[in-house]
Amino acid sequence: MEPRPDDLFLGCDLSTQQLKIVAINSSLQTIHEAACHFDNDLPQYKTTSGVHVNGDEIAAPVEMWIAALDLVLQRMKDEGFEFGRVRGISGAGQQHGSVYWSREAEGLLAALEKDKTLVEQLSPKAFTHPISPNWQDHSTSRECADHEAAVGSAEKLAEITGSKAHERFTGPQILKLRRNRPEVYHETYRISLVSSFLSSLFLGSIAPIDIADVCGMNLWDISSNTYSQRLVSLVSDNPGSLIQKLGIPETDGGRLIDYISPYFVHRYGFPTDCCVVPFTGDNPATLLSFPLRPLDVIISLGTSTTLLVTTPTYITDPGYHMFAHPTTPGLYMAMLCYKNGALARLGVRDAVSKVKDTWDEFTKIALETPVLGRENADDPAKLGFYFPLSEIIPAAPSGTWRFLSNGELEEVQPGGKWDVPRDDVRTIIESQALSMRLRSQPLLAQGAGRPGKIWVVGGGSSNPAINNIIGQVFGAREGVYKLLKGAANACALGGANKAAWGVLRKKGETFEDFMAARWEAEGGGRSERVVQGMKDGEGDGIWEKYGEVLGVFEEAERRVVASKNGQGH
Ligand SMILES: Nc1ncnc2c1ncn2[C@@H]1O[C@H](COP(=O)(O)OP(=O)(O)O)[C@@H](O)[C@H]1O
Ligand SMILES: O=C(CO)[C@@H](O)[C@H](O)COP(=O)(O)O
Repeated sequence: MEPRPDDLFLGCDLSTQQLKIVAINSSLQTIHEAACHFDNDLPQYKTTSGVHVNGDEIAAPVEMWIAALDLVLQRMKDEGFEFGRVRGISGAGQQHGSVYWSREAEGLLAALEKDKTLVEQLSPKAFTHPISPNWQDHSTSRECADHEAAVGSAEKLAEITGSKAHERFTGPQILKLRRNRPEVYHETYRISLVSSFLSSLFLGSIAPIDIADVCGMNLWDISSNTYSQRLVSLVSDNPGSLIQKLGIPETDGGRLIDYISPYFVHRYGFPTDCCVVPFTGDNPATLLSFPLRPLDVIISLGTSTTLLVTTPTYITDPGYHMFAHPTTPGLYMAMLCYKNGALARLGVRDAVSKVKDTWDEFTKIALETPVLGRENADDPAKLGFYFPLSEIIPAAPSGTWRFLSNGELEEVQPGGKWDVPRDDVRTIIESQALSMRLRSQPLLAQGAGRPGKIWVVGGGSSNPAINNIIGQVFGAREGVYKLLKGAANACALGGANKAAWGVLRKKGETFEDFMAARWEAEGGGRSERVVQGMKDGEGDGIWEKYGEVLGVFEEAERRVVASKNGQGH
């Protein structure tokens, strides 16, 4: 499309706790940010941290997300945001969640009237199921076993789909729905992921799933670029009908799918030629928030903690995930994902904070506490595991475990040798970082296990102690970096960059070339180094000190995993 000098691009992120929107100009500079926080702004849905928890079932009300979209756009309109300049929209959704559309949905989406809200016009008639299973759900262990059995093993499933079976993945979730609520499954006309659900609202018709997010289902055969017959046949006795419900994924991440629905033109003032570009998962979108180089690592400190690396090599392992890259054929995104990220840290913060809802005390203690809690060289190292929810990596039950180690491991109770909650502060950050270091080493083999730059994004990246400890544990050679603007909204920003690329790319221009040219044209000034780099032998040997406890950390993890009865204190 022909660029116009005042073009703007929107990136949306429908994540666990909020719907965020970032607007950028064609130099890829952020000019506006807006958000709707589900618990605070939409209390009528009675969510806690964006979800409803019912035992091991965790879900979000779909109607709340629709209400959030009108609310955040209205907020932007009230702030004077110039919707008339928006040429493209893309974005992201929390991965794996699914939305179940009824037969009436297409008709309702196509006929939206500007004077009524989306909720009034879509809910409940457009859906067969009022909730979307959330990525924190852990109710599908039977279906996971079935997925692995269908192809032979966890390794084989990882080889085909990029991941072993995971309880939050969409395939096991759909299989559970079909078994427990067959009438709902059969009445469902289409199934969207959270990302394609959000783009469907903007399009006014059901959008395709994108090529990266489809890999979070345990149904897509990445190498042959098609749904796996064995897996769709497991989930449905009519595999053709399941494929029809899911739709064929969009392989061109920059495609202009269609113009925005008239609802948004007439209600908010978008131009009629504003294009919708495929939305992707929040983690793949984060990859698109800045130009990455080989050996650069992104650590996303959202509700979940994830570690992301781009790689041209498709090597799978049940210990991590591989996804197709959201924009660039031939590249892949490798990922580690932890459930107990922000909410676990929040628990420790609340236990130590003197002033409610502040991070100051937590940050101060984390920075004052020595490496591994060792005041003196011969003190034992402190290692802790904090899993308010059962964890993905390692596959551990919920609970808290604390160990001391001077070579030998000793599990300790609170009190005495462990000052609870003070000693938990540095330990929880170190523990999360050590786990990521341990598992990312094969992905960073060319850097002898060490990253070049670490980019920190997500809500937790505004905490200097967390950034500092991550830099020390990983021994990042070039240091830890943050976006100067919008680090907390990196996935939305990645979506906005994707929209800009889709609309403005020259024939054959890759996302990487597009980003590099515009990023450098500004002469830097978009990011800052928040922790110095550590070349070999620098940093008082801290990286090496953390390396010395990796073995005993693994052993402690094994003990935690073996506590199958949810032992903890
Ligand atoms: N200064 C801070 N230090 C540590 N964590 C923080 C800080 N500020 C916000 N957070 C955490 O960030 C989380 C939200 O991050 P965000 O990236 O917006 O999550 P999501 O995208 O999953 O909704 C909150 O749960 C909060 O605990
Ligand atoms: O399950 C995963 C990735 O596999 C999570 O990373 C979700 O995608 C949710 O992300 P946030 O809301 O924490 O950003």
